[in-house]
Amino acid sequence: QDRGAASGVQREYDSNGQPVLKPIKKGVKDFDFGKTLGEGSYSTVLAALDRSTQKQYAIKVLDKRHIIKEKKVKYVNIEKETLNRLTDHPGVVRLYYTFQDERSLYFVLDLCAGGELLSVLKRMTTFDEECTRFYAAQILDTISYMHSKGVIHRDLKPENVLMDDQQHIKITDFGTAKMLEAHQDPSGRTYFDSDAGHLRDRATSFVGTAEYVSPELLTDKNACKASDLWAFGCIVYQLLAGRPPFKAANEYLTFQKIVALEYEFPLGFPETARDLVERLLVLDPQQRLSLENIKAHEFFQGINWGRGLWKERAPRLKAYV
Ligand SMILES: C[C@@H](Nc1nc2c(c3cc(-c4cn[nH]c4)ccc13)C(=O)N=C/C2=C\CC1CC1)C(C)(C)C
Repeated sequence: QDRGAASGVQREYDSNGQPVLKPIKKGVKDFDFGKTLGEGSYSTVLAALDRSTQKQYAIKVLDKRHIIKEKKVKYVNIEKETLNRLTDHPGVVRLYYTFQDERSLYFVLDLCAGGELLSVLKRMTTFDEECTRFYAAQILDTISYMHSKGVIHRDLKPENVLMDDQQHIKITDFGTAKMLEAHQDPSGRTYFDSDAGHLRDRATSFVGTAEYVSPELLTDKNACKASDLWAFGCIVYQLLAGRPPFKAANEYLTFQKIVALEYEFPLGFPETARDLVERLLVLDPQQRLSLENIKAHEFFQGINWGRGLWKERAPRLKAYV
């Protein structure tokens, strides 16, 4: 079935054998809805079965009235556009169809039966080095793909990293992503405006989730690709330590810790991981390790980057004791 646009098209043949693309228009009636998987701020994600193909999906349902009332239409469009731009990587949740009825919008997406990485981490309390290396590598490989498509996630955190039934990860929740405008130079090379630099986000009201927000987002309200790498550093720390590096009684105190770079490593935190985190949790985004430097860091020794990483069996989940 030709994937085509997210709404989905399928190839058929007319009477004299000419291929004809017939748009599939799925609707609510094509699915059996199951349990609620997660609640977003403006949406509910439900498990669903496509009756005709017997395939399992996750369907994100958004209440139109609520979205309009809360002025979130922009975020819904950003999420749809971003998901339509990030279609060919195993680490990104796939959007198959969208449709609506009088009350709701529906996004038909990959079902990630392993749930949120945060829930898995809470059950384990910590991940050992091998698990941390594997999951951090998959997350980084996916960040690398997103950035290559000019997308900055801006709200990376363990809740937005899902596990599929192979215990591989899929990143989700792109409602707050930033899409850089792509330009082609005469040689045809694609580059994005404000690639490494900053981009002024009109809706500067948006800030990510306190524990993972980068200092530049707090001080001069700018997010850049390096902001995702700051969040990545927080996630690596949290997988091994069982808690995020910056956590205080409330958001304001957490922000204070971030801009003061006030955090410490628990006893026994592995050395190479510590070195990596210290080079990521750097206040100046320009001084932070670049994506390529992270991939070359000793902590990721033995990781083969690229599609091979996604064919490997996930290590059995073990706690770091
Ligand atoms: C982070 C997100 N939680 C979740 N979002 C998605 C799930 C998902 C699945 C479980 C789960 C599965 N089995 N047990 C739990 C638990 C939470 C989930 C899924 O399967 N497929 C697509 C999803 C999201 C895609 C959409 C953003 C584009 C929030 C809390 C925002 C609803």
